[in-house]
Amino acid sequence: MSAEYDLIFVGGGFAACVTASRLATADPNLKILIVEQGPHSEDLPQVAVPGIYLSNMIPGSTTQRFHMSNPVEHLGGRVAVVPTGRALGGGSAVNSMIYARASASDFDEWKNVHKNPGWGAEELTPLMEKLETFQPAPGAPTHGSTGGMKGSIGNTTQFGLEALEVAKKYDPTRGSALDTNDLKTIDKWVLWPKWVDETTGRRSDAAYEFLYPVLKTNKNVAVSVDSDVNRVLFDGTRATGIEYTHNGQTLTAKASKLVVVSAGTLGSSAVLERSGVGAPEVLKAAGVEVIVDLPGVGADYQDHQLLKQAVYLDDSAETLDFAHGGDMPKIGMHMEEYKASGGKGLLASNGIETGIKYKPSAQELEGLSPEFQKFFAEKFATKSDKGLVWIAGSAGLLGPHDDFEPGAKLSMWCSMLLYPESHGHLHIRTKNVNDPLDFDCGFVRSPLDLEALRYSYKRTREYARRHPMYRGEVHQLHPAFPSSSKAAVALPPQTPVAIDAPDFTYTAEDDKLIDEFVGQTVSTTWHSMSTCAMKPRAKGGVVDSNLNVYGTQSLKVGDLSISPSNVGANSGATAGVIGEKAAVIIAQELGIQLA
Ligand SMILES: Cc1cc2nc3c(=O)[nH]c(=O)nc-3n(C[C@H](O)[C@H](O)[C@H](O)COP(=O)(O)OP(=O)(O)OC[C@H]3O[C@@H](n4cnc5c(N)ncnc54)[C@H](O)[C@@H]3O)c2cc1C
Repeated sequence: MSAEYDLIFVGGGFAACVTASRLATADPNLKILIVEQGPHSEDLPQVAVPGIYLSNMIPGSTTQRFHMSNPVEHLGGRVAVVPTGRALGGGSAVNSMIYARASASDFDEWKNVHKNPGWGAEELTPLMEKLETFQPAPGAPTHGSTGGMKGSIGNTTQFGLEALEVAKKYDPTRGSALDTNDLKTIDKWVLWPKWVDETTGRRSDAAYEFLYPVLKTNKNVAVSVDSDVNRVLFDGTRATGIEYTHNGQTLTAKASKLVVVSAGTLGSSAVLERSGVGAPEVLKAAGVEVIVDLPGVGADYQDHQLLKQAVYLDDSAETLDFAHGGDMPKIGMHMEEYKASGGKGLLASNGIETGIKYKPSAQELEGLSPEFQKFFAEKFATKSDKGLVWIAGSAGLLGPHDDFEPGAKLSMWCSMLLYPESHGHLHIRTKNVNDPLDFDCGFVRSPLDLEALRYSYKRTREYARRHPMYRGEVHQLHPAFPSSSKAAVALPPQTPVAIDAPDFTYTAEDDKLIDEFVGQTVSTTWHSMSTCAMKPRAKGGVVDSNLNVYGTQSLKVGDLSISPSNVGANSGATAGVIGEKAAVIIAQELGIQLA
């Protein structure tokens, strides 16, 4: 016999934890089931302790799922690996904790261009405030003072502080700001905030802050972890429940009011397709009966695309390399300090310290191609809150350390495209939940994206080598410039370059080598979105502005997959506000008053 609930959430990620907790708090009698593929997360050290977050990503990790793209021809046949959160809290429990908000114009596009009343910046700002407590300035304009998600700027290393000083000196026109999460400020360097509670040093994630407090007091909210949702069940086109697998058993659960698919961008469209909602040719090829012909499902896939470069730092630098490289004795030592100090020290940080949403000036654009300049003029020039790339410097290299001497001190500098032109798609190949997907990641398919990353590589390099702790470039994380090039990689030992030293100059051959480097290394920033886009059905939409899946009843999607267009920021905060908005919509439909 099926268990019966009012609401079922397919996936217990960032957005779902917020939505379910808001609804359960408003009406404790609601019977809610959350079915999550991964494990509980509350007591996992790799979730709670910020500095060891990369251990969620090591091979064999049970808290992330690793999605493989199709081989990408224009990346030399490379397969891109895109990890997603796989634990209660989803990405919020395992991500890099960078707290970044989209720009007002991003949401205004959702409202005006994609025809979604109620989804503009003006309407969403109160919900963004509700979501968070901005610990540096609680209640400052656009910021919250009582929300679950704690944003802080704490435990910054000397590397981070000095990176900010270098940026201000080298780039005085841009200068710095205290806060670029106010929905409008870009092109200013900041100490980048983190989703870390500065009072405890613990990661602030949506399961810990929103769902677990509810689970401890409300027996009407149930969670089934380690459970794969195979499909949504229908009576005609009305969703009535789900079929899922737990401990090898196939189970069903009924939802009398609503099924909310909240399995994240790489999960939700696949759940819909396995349930018979999608493009008929995709469903038929996978052996799934068509219930609703909805070709927009999985038709668009967007991410931000990331280019990393790295430098060596002085031995005295404090970095998270010991944690990223898995140096267990040092992790143990720092863990003692973290615990004894009540959550302070290096392990209370993600090490991602100083950054900027960067927008090239008119002068900087001069060296770029006419095609790029035209694209820039159309997409960016008139939008004062849209940057081209996010640049950030980290105290520590995020990635394997096998190539480095034990104890090496490193810094990773990254460039993340904020609004890439390159998109892909995501479809099922079979009915089975764990089978690989037909996943076209799209990375740098557009020459405009390649040019933007090439440009950003050059800019970023200039900041990195002026840092007082700089001691040379990591050759594996730079293009293979010949030693005769003026832009040749500066192998260690080096000393920092003077602030007013001339910038590198690059030949056409050097540019080609940068493009090759981009092709060999460009990667996900884990910001997948748009596979169930909220836009008109005729334009490839999957859900309407009340998150209803077109052609169905009692079925919504409530996660980042609904983003109809990209947002200029790391995506977690946007997933959180989607969770808040979903709660408002569902509460209204159920006649519940939200707190
Ligand atoms: C490694 C990593 C680093 C990141 N770093 C940052 C960062 O620093 N800052 C930032 O803002 N954003 C970051 N992000 C992105 C951010 O975490 C995501 O955008 C956000 O979590 C998306 O929220 P969501 O609710 O849409 O989906 P998710 O949080 O991904 O939740 C979806 C949940 O559904 C579950 N699920 C999927 N399929 C099924 C199924 N069939 N049955 C049952 N359950 C299922 C998954 O296990 C998952 O828990 C990062 C993400 C990752 C993976």
